[in-house]
Amino acid sequence: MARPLSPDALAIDPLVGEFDDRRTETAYLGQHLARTRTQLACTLLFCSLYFLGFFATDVAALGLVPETALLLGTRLLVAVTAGACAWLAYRHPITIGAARLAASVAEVVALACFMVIAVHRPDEFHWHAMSLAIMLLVIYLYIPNRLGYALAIAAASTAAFLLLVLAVADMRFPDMLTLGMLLALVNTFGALAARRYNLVAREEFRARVVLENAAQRDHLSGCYNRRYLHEHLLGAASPLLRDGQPVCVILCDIDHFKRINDTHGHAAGDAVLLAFASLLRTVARDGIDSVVRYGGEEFLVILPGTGLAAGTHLAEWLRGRFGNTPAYAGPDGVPIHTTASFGVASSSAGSLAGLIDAADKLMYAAKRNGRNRVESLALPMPGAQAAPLSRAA
Ligand SMILES: Nc1nc2c(ncn2[C@@H]2O[C@H](COP(=O)(O)OP(=O)(O)OP(=O)(O)O)[C@@H](O)[C@H]2O)c(=O)[nH]1
Repeated sequence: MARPLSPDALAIDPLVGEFDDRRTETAYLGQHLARTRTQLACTLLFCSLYFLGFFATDVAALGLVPETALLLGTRLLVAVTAGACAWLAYRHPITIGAARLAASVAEVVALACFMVIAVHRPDEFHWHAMSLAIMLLVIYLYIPNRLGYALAIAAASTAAFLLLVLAVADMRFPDMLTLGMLLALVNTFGALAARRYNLVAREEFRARVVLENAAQRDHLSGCYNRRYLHEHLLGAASPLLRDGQPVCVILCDIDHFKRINDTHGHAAGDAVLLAFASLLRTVARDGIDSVVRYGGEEFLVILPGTGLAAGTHLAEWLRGRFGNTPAYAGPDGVPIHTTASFGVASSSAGSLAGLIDAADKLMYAAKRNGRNRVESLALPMPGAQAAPLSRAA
């Protein structure tokens, strides 16, 4: 079960428009991977066809001479590289890193070949500058890649092109200056537009995560709510139980909680609730266990792959820790001592709903038997006898 993204990890780097948190960025990219693949494949395919199509201009400029064959070779190299990258992106399950590598390789090969062609057609650097400007816009806006990589590739190719202009082109200084300014302009607005696109897309993703969190989590404790339990967790446990793997459920309830509210006030009650929820969340394994606020002061811990002995041991540890650690309430930090009762049920068959029901009954048994207790029970496999295990505080 993948750990949902925390709203705390949703800060966006304003410079490049990517999430600061690597896990969040990977989740965002993973969610868009199918679209990225298609976009990359289509763009590379169009680019390779156009690059090849522009061979007509080589023939028109140079005629059919041996040099034209060399230019055809470079154009074919670009078409084959970009086509292969497009095919790889489209046909194979591709990772984010591989998609970026394919994009960068195609870009670098195309730009290098473009420079070779420019050198062999030295009288047309005005046109070459226009072609480069269009290629740079494609790199910034159409080929999905990290902004940092796109910027590095675009800046390096612009610098190489300007060196070629100085070395090869017979160009007046005002023309060179204009050309340089135009390429600087294209790079600036290309990078700004790519950054803006990144920001808009990630802000949309962030808004969705925040909304999902609000719908799935309890505002006070940060634990999952009942809706999440019913919509996700009940179903997620079914395959485990079907495969005969153990699932353990701990249902716990703070003892005499009403008294805390009545004696110290609701804000103090909230502080106790938060302390209890935080304790439960610290023991939950990342991406495996789930903590649900089941009722007012009642919480559910779901432990996939955990048997009764380990679950009971954990509940005992929680009981001892909570009973021995006061919660501090109010600005003066008034210590409030309290305890909790626990029902632990485990099974390798049946349903999670059945396990929760059993844990609920055990928790009420712990209340009846004096509170500050753990009661546990292994639910029988179909056709077997129940094996009760009762633990007293
Ligand atoms: N402060 C606060 N109190 C809550 C919240 N949700 C429920 N409660 C209170 O929790 C109390 C639950 O009381 P009871 O169900 O009588 O249980 P109890 O006093 O803990 O007694 P036992 O469970 O039998 O040990 C009620 O007074 C509710 O108002 C909450 O979010 N914050």
